[in-house]
Amino acid sequence: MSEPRVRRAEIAIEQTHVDRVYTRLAELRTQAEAMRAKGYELGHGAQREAVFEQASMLFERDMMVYHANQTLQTLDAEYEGLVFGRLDHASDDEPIYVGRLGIRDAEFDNLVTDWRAPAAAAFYQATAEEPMDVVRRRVIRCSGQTVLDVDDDVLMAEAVPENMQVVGEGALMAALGRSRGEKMRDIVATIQREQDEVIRAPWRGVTEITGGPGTGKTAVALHRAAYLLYRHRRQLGGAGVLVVGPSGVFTNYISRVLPAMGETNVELRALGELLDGATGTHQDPARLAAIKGSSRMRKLLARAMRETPPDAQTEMRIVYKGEVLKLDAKELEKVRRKVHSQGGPPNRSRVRAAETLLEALADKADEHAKADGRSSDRAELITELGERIEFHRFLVVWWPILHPAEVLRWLADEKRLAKVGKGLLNREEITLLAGSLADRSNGWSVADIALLDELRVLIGPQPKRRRRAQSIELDAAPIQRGTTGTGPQRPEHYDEYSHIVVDESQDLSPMQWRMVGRRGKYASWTVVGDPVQSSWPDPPEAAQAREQAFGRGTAHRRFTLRTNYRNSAEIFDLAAKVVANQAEADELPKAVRTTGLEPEVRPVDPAAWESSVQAAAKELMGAVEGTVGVICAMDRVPEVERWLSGQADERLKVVGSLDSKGLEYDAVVLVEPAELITESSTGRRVLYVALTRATQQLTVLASDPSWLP
Ligand SMILES: Nc1ncnc2c1ncn2[C@@H]1O[C@H](COP(=O)(O)OP(=O)(O)OP(=O)(O)O)[C@@H](O)[C@H]1O
Repeated sequence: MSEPRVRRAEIAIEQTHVDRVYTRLAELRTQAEAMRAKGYELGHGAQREAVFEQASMLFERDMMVYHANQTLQTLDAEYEGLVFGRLDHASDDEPIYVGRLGIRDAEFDNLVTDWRAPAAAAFYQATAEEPMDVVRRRVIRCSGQTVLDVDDDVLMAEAVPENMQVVGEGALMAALGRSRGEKMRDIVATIQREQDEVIRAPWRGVTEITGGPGTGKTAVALHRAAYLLYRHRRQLGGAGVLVVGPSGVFTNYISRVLPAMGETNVELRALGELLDGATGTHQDPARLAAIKGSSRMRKLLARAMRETPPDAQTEMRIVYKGEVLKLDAKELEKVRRKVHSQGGPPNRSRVRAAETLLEALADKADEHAKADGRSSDRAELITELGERIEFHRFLVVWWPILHPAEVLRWLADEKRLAKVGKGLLNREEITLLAGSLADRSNGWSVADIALLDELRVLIGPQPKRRRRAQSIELDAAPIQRGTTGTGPQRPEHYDEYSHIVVDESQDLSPMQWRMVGRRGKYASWTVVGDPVQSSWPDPPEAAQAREQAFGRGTAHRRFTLRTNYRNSAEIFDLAAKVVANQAEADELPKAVRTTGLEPEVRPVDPAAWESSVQAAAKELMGAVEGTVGVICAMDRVPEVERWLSGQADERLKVVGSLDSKGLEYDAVVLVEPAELITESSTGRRVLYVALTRATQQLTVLASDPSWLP
């Protein structure tokens, strides 16, 4: 038979199986609905014992179908189908079909094996050197319920039976060459062996995934989350899994991957969305972000919350038995220090503050009495003054219940900041930080969120009845929770996740590590990062905070991925040049796919930016089927958006350099690379990130050629 005919015949064979799977799925659905209806009926019936037995069966069946339904709902034409693989073994005539979930027929025989089950492992791990009894591995590509194509690897050439057909040459390359949509796709059908090893690594301790751009770190981390939940649901499912990404754009980009594998209750949160009640909406300029992220802020904030609130009176006067008792600013300060020195967060210390204040007033009365040769009754004074309304009026302002946002805003006062920042920040840093906190026009920045979270813990919980008020106080915007679906509702400030995935971890500041660490006191970790893409200026400081976040004595295992699956070799060559002096040779991955299309570097006349960007975007929109990203320095985003407003299209996105982390596009227009270098203290690395976002085509527009090494 000719190759196309063989292919058609093989596709038809697989279609038969896929049809069986969907028929069975429909059956399961119908049965479930019928059982559910019957369940209600039985539930109201009289035969209690029988009902109980039936009910537990119903529950199991319902759960199974519930999951199947959910998975089906999330599979749309953009995704590969439910069944995506087949293994033919040397020692067994029955093939195994691998898919997104396990399905059995009425006789309880396997129709599809879940990709995470041990029986499916060979699909990812078998090689020609170590075939694991697999003669032929087949990737089946479906759209919905229709088989589009098959693609085979022969792993035991000597064992291929006469009637076995082999077609295709490379499901991976086909997958990599396909155009990209708005959201990341799962890679279940083509996970590579080095990736599979990471996905299936033990769940305990810290699993670190490093590797250059496009090596699949994010994809692998998400598949690992799905795998761990499947294999260790008892240990990990209840307390939950949290995935932390650099930005909302990023968590949105990856939001479809887990649901496509049937996992709908993993919580996805951007660094700016980790704290309930406040959202970080923008990035600070690099210099400011470096100050806010530094671990020096920890001490500074601890000092800040111990200060006298700005609107508290500087003196206390109260009349007792015809005599004025007075505490001046210094004396009040002494009382405050005394309360703080006994430890405990301020929001839990108000009663103690009242007592200490009353003691100080009693001391005053003693002094007066002594001078007049009288005796005074301390207990009586304390009881009486403690009940006075004016005393309480003073107390609530002098020792208010603190809110994180309020304490942080106190530091907009440069004088106050200089006082608490003494020995921690220099003059210039103080001016910069105070200026940023004074400017309320922009809302919170991403770096502010870690400061608010730190303060939240330092000042202690709000008394219960004021909880609601706190959420409103932190931020008027609604809480955005990034679950991948209809997961369980967790309480506010939940901190008991059993597993935390941190993506783009190279950029977390020490303060952000503290914030993330707080949420996983008992967690195991998957930490993804590439030191070469780091935009954090003080790596050792961040490394220390990171180790503290993981907790002591945690086992570490580290994997490095070395193949770049995203960029064409032509594009990656250019990117690698930009960081050649800053990366060890083995830190740069190898790009496996060539397209024959060299990236284009186009000089631009500074007077003609607008038309140049418009033209380049238009060309690339015509050249690729999928998405086109226009990447520029953070400051330039509004301007570039304006230039492209006439070309509005779902496929065309303008994105700032720092926000482009983790994203990818079919084609990229990079605007003025020299600006990406100067906008941050680790500029070349930021440029490297931007240059490695495109899968097929890249056009660099530059009026300043200094970026090219
Ligand atoms: N085994 C695979 N099969 C198909 N596609 C893959 C495979 N591995 C990775 N990819 C694709 O390569 C691209 C890059 O993957 P991913 O974004 O996970 O890389 P990354 O290492 O996190 O990159 P970066 O550090 O640049 O953010 C994605 O489109 C992903 O789907």
